[in-house]
Amino acid sequence: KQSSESFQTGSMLTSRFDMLAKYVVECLTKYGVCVIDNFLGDSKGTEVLEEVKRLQRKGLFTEGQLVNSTNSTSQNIRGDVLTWVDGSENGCCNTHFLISCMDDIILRCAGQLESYDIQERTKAMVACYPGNKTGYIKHVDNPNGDGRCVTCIYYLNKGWDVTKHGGMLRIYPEGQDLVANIEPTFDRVLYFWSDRRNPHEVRETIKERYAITIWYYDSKERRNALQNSRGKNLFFFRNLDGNIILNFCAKL
Ligand SMILES: COc1ccc2cc(-c3cnc(C(=O)NCC(=O)O)c(O)c3)ccc2c1
Ligand SMILES: [Mn+2]
Repeated sequence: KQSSESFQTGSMLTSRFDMLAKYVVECLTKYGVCVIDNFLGDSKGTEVLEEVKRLQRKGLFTEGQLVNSTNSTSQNIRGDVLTWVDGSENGCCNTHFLISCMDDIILRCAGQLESYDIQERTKAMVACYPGNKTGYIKHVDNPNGDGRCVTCIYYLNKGWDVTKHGGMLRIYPEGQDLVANIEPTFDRVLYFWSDRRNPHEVRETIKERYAITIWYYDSKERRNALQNSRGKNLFFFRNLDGNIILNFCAKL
């Protein structure tokens, strides 16, 4: 975990995002997972949280529900409600600022995250697990090469106590007998490889649990996925300098 002060290296002040990007490259390469705390600082982080709560009050969150239709019991696979923003919507300027910080760090990792060439991303998914004891069963974000290579989640939950509220994110890195328990605490950013290397679950939660997720695309894998997609549903995403491009959505 890296806190937020910038480093004095030699005579030159290393920009904070350069330092954070270096840390992301190091952790993702070594562990496939990376956690950064105090990402925006309390006041900015609180402004993002207030924006998210306003979106929710405006009723913009839709059911993220994936119900297990294979058997009769409507066992909930995923209990979150969500909305997609690109930050240009009015009243989302702090979310836009968060997204641009996440993009800035990924851009500074260019060419150092395995052989990925990251040019584009999804819009930001603003999700809330409503605290009705639902979570998200163990899953892989991108099991079938839909192009997504890095999952980036920003947590907004002040005073979160997993022993009382649940909602732990548990990652089971493939081929290792360790489990990464990530508490969804306020102003924390989590990066992890989106593919089968990182099966993960959201443990059931009994308190409202907010997170903003962006998935970054590897251009080659995404191009292949687009070529393989015949008439599948698309949804919008932006490339890193903000142009809206139609994009292939993984069949879920
Ligand atoms: C086609 O439309 C959609 C729309 C939204 C979708 C959202 C997810 C998703 C995936 N992972 C997580 C997760 O792992 N969260 C970890 C955490 O919150 O700590 C999560 O909350 C949500 C998957 C597929 C979707 C498809
Ligand atoms: Mn996931």
